[in-house]
Amino acid sequence: MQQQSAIYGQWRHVFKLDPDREISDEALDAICMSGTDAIIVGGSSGVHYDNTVDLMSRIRRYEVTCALEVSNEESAVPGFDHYFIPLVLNTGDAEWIAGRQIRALRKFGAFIPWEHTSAEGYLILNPDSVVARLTGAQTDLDADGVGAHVYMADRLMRLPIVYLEYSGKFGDMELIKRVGRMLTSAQLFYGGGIDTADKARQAARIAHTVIVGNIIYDSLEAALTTVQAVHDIAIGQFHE
Ligand SMILES: CC(C)=CCC/C(C)=C/CC/C(C)=C/CC/C(C)=C/CC/C(C)=C/CC/C(C)=C/CC/C(C)=C/COP(=O)(O)OP(=O)(O)O
Ligand SMILES: O=P(O)(O)OC[C@@H](O)CO
Ligand SMILES: [Mg+2]
Repeated sequence: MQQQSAIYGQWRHVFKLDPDREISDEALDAICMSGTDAIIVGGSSGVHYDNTVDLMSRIRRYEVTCALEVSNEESAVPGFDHYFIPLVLNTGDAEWIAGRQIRALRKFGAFIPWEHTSAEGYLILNPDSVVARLTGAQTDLDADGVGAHVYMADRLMRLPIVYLEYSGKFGDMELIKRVGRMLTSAQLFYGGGIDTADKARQAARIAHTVIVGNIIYDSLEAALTTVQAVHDIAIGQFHE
């Protein structure tokens, strides 16, 4: 696996903030000053232009890098450092693979800052998550099924990012390790259920980039411990 030269290429720890959830100025200050490598703004529901602009402008008071993971047309807000466009690979519903994205490209194509925009090949693996239900994700994949999706993303489609998404649940680290070893060029993002420094360390040993979301809203203190935990693990420990 190789690191990319894109802005996100060296990101080890990322906080994901949801425009549809409230966060106090104090908590946002702690997140932005935490030493995280970046903040991704995104969520699977209730995200629209106004709450996205509002959150972006609050984050922009700080120097931290801030990207938008665009989950619908309405929330395509200019002014972010980078844009991520999710493609859900493990759904039978083409709407979430390319349907909605194509419609958005018809509308925004000419205005997209392409050098600052990247596709993410999502594999959604927690059947109980909002995003799994929303997209009709086929989460009951065995290791070979996951592997086939990873070949599709990394080898056939040559997507720059493979995102293993367990939103709300800590994932199967053995499976993720196996995915990490399969990748030839994509960067591995892992997100889901990280609510302690120990889980953050486990994920950091096998993913390039570790994404921490919900715990920010449940225990800010626990969320903040994940930053150092991830940064303590060198990326080179990957192949162990
Ligand atoms: C000048 C200007 C306007 C700049 C912007 C230009 C730009 C980059 C435009 C975007 C163009 C474009 C192609 C947009 C695509 C829009 C689109 C419809 C994408 C579809 C994305 C998609 C597949 C969404 C499904 C849901 C999903 C995968 C969301 C990703 C985020 C995620 C998984 C969040 C987790 O959800 P959460 O809410 O945290 O869930 P829990 O409840 O479990 O916590
Ligand atoms: O919210 P959690 O479970 O930390 O997951 C992070 C992120 O992968 C969600 O898209
Ligand atoms: Mg969430």
